[in-house]
Amino acid sequence: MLRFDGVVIAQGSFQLTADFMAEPGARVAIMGPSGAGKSTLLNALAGFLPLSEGTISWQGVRLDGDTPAARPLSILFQDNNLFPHLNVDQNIALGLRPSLRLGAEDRRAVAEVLAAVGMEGMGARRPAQLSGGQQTRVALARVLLRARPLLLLDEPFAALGPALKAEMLALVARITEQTGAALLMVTHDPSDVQAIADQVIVVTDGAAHRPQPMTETLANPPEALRAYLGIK
Ligand SMILES: Nc1ncnc2c1ncn2[C@@H]1O[C@H](COP(=O)(O)OP(=O)(O)OP(=O)(O)O)[C@@H](O)[C@H]1O
Repeated sequence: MLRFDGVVIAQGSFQLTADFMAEPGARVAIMGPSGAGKSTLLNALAGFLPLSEGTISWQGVRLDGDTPAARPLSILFQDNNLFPHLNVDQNIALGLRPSLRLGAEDRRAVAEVLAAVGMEGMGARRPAQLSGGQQTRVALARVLLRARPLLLLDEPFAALGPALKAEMLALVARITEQTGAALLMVTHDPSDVQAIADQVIVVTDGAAHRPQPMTETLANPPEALRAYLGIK
C-alpha cells in the first residue's frame, strides 16, 4: 500500500495537501487544472521535493526520508530521461548498476529489455542518434529492468503523435503487468487514461484527493475536472 498521511508540500507560496492510499498494482491517473500541483505530488513522492508535514509510506515503511535513488520507484518525465553522454546500453544499465560495472548476466538482462521494447541492436547509439519515440523506448527499457513496485509518469508521451503515444501506453501497460508495479500517471488526455488507468486522483484547490473509480469520475466529473476536460 502506498500511503500519504497528512502530507503538506510547499513550493514558494503554493501548498498542496495529500491524504490517500493506493494499492500495489493500482493504475491511477492524476488529473487536474494546470498549476494545480500534479507534478508537485509526483516530485514529492520521488524525493525531489521535501515534505513540510506528514509522511509517505510504502508497504508500511516510511520512504519520505530516503534519497530519490533509494525509493522503490521509477519516474519518467516528458524530457531528460536519458543521459546524453552515455550510450543506450549504459543508460539502461544504470537502472541495474549505477556504477556501470556490468557482469555477463547484467549484459544479458540489458539486451533482453532492449529487445522487449523493440530496440534490438541499437545499444551502442547515443540518445541524440535516436528519434523521440526511440528515446522513450529506451527510458521504458530501464523502467522494465529496474522493476520497481511504483512507476511514476509525468506526461512522458505528451510530445509524441497519437499512434506512437498509443504504442507507448500499451508498452507501459505491458511493463506494469510484467512487473506488477502500481502506476501513477499525470495526463491531460482522458482517452489515455481510459486505456490504462482504472482510478483517478483529482488534484485541485490545493489538495490531491483520494483515488476514485475512473469510469464514474469521467461520466460525472467534478467541477474542477469539467473545465479541464472541456466539458460545460
Ligand atoms: N520552483 C517553484 N517555486 C515556486 N512555485 C512553484 C515552483 N514550481 C512550481 N510552482 C508552483 O506550484 C504550483 C504547482 O505546480 P505543478 O507543476 O505541480 O502543477 P501541475 O498541476 O503539474 O501543472 P501543469 O498541468 O501545468 O504541468 C503552480 O502554481 C506553480 O506555479
